[in-house]
Amino acid sequence: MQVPLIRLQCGVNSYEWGKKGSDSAAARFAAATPSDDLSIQADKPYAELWMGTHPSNPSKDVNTGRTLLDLCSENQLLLSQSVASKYGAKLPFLFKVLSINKALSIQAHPNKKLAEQLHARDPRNYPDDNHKPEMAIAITPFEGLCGFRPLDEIAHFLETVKPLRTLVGEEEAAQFVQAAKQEGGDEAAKKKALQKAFGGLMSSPPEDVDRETANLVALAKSEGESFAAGGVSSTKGAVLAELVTRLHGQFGSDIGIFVLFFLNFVTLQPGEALFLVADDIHAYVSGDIVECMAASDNVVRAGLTPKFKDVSTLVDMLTYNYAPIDQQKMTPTDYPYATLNRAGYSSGSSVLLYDPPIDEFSVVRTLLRGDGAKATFEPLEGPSIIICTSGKGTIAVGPTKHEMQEGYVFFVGSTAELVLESSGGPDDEFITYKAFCEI
Ligand SMILES: NNC(=O)[C@@H](O)[C@H](O)[C@H](O)COP(=O)(O)O
Ligand SMILES: [Zn+2]
Repeated sequence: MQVPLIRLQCGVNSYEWGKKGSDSAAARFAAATPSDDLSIQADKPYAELWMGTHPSNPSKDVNTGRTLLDLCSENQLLLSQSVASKYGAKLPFLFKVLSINKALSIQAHPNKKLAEQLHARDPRNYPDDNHKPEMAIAITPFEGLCGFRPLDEIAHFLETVKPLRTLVGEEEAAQFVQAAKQEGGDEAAKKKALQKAFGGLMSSPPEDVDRETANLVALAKSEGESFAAGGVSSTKGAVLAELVTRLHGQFGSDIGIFVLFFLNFVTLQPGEALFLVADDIHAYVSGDIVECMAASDNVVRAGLTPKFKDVSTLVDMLTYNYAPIDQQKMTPTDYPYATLNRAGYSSGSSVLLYDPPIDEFSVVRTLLRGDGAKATFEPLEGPSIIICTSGKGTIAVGPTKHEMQEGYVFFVGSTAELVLESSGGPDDEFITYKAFCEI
């Protein structure tokens, strides 16, 4: 049976935080595939390119216009029997490109049990019953807030940033600082103290948030690098002062600005990645990323957004894990099931695997440098979606071969032996990201 290689037309969502017009990689990538319902408008934000079968924005076969969801429903072998029997006739993952101009919401994604409850209770705001663990890989330099800081850092900010302490409450702040500074101590009690302090912040009355935001911004502007007593080793005062003024410029008075002091501020260079389990709090701030997640669109939001906020659900659902950011970053490894040809080896090409601790997906990033560099992949017992984010080359499955350029997206059915080859100049880089599920 001919294993299909299907070129996809993918939809792009225009959330407010997206980069505008062709500045947005999501818009450029969507526009790379001709379609009569997309013309990029210069002043419109384009946030997310969706690649997959999620019904909120299903990708289509460019030749027939049929959705990938329909094609997989009709022929489950595209997914492989094992994937289809575990996840049903759809892709277990949703693959995206995000192009971030303004901060995303302070958010977390529910675990499976909570997702079922939220979807049953409020299907409009929680469109499916699935969990949404997610991984982000930086295409350009990326900034994000991700997971709670080590407790001593939060204690430092509660002691040195008066507007923050005022919103949390003097008594609650003092209790937290005492719990945080206890050597060793009961982990559960520390998480409870963190939840109490964070919950106190998030339940601040709007008039207090307005007043203390003005005080915070004034301090950030006047104190500069000595802001927050110079900050902490992971986030210096000057960086915090700039972030406070930037987020205030983007959202005005917003409780989300104060969440900066509770969450790790992380920067990723291209190719670096982070992984978030369900119920981990985060907010992406800037940059272009490839993102892969379990197939869900459930987002619980609590700040930095004009969208529906569900603060009490967020405060109740969080894991209150806290750790230095390096524990959230992912380190890719050489992908063992692909072979580079001589041209690929000699030009320093690479095939890297990003393999998070969940079953729904992994991602392979292939960088082929110079003309004729080639990577041959062993057949997978499962489906893949592959996008080219820069350069040009070809993609082949058996006798079927297509050219690939920036923004081209293909679905690769199960048991395909895939070959990628660069067709650029000696210094050109043909970069693709492939999300896949194999059981
Ligand atoms: N962390 N990234 C994600 O979860 C994306 O896949 C979501 O689609 C975005 O968070 C949605 O962001 P807003 O709700 O518009 O603020
Ligand atoms: Zn998220």
